[in-house]
Amino acid sequence: KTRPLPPGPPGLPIFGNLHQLDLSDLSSYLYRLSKTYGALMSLRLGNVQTLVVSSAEMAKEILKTNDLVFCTRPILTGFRKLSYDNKDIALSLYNEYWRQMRKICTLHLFSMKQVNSFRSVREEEVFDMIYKIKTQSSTKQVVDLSEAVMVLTSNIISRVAFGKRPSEYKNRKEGTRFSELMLECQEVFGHFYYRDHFPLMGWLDKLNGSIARLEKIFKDMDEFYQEVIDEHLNQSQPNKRQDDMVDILIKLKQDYANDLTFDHVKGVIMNILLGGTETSASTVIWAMALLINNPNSLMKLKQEVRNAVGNKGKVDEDDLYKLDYLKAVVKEALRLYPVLPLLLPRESRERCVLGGYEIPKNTLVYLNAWAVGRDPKCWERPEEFEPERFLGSNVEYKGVDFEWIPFGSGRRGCPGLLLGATTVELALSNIVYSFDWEMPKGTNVIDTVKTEGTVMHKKNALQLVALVPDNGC
Ligand code: HEM
Repeated sequence: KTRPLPPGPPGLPIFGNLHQLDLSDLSSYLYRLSKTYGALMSLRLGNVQTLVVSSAEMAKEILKTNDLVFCTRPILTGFRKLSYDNKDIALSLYNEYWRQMRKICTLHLFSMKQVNSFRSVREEEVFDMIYKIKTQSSTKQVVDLSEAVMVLTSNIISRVAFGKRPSEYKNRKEGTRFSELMLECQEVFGHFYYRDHFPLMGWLDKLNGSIARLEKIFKDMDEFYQEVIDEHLNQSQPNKRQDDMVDILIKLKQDYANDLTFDHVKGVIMNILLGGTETSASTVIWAMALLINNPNSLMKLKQEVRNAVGNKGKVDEDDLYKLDYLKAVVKEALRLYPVLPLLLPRESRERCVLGGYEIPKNTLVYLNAWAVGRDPKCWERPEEFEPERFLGSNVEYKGVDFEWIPFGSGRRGCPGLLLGATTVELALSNIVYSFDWEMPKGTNVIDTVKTEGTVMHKKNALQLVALVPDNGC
């Protein structure tokens, strides 16, 4: 005898609730809907039974108590194609390959030792960004911080992954192609394919050009990865100081010759590029936007960083452990603006019962981090930006606190969080240390309009005036 499904809005025959979804602002829309239907909410997206989870208590049920039930990913058209038939880590199904690959990559790519080995890359790139902003600030120009930070994280990830900046490719076109490809990939990931929800209507994806576009982007990405791999195999990078991630992946492929193909290597490169670039950039930008709108918090952070660093001229990674308020600001920004607001989708591997409701096998599961970060049972004044709430609290990046899940948790939690969090803290602390920031003339408040894709960006670029402080920091 089965139990009822979790409650949810009534839908139409065939379409279910698909026609009701506001895809332009999905996480907020689902959050509002959860206030009517509860923390476990059922939707039917065409043929696909879907569960939306919106509270810390229920997130814990999924990510801890029943992690083994919910630790696989759904097979979706865009995901599958761009991950070489799920031969990556992030979109791979839960199986022996994923377990081995995740273990190997955690050890060789994402461990603390590995992240520390790229410290000089992060510091050089952050200092370079600050230097460029200083040149602009001497002319009192408005700085496009969104662009500066996006270039920063692309440079860091590109150097960590391939050993050089996107703009250093022999063919000048490669530099621009890199960021264009990232954007196109993001769009294709979030795209709606009919075949994922109505198996008999896949022909519509061909008719409306979605499949041709997906194939084209896949081909472009594949050529790009192949060039990078060939270059590494031919060792044609002069003055290389250390192994980058592609070198490490190629060595791993040689060690595991029978199990790993170049498609696996390309799948993991895709994860590093997409997982590492926009997430960190977007976190820095949301944090800065919130700080500018909350001048007291900005002042506190500025004082903390400048007192700790003095007249050294820059914040380096040895300084970060002293900066508690900085960490609190980053956590508070990620609580209010988790850059992957619905994490990455999961699927139930077997039937289970949650909160007295039936969750059938193969249910598509969205964990709404946007809603969990606003769960009134866990957060007082949830809509307010108050970094102080994290001072002295036990909430850690590792994701064992289910009221704060911007990096996910459990078996599928983000393995790149150390690299991501260090990049964000280093960038933000230097931005605040090196300049006094003001809104451009005529602006009273920074808007917080967001884009909705897999990664949630600030829609309008963050434009600010940077002033070099009197004390000459
Ligand atoms: C501020 C920075 C970052 C944020 C907020 C973030 C967030 C996330 C989230 C929410 C997930 C899904 C977790 C889940 O399903 O439970 C994830 C997965 C993942 N992230 Fe990150 N991430 C960041 C940085 C990075 C970096 C720098 C890398 C690598 C260079 C990375 C690589 C990955 C990978 C490979 C996965 C898939 C894990 C799996 O399915 O086993 N992330 N990340």
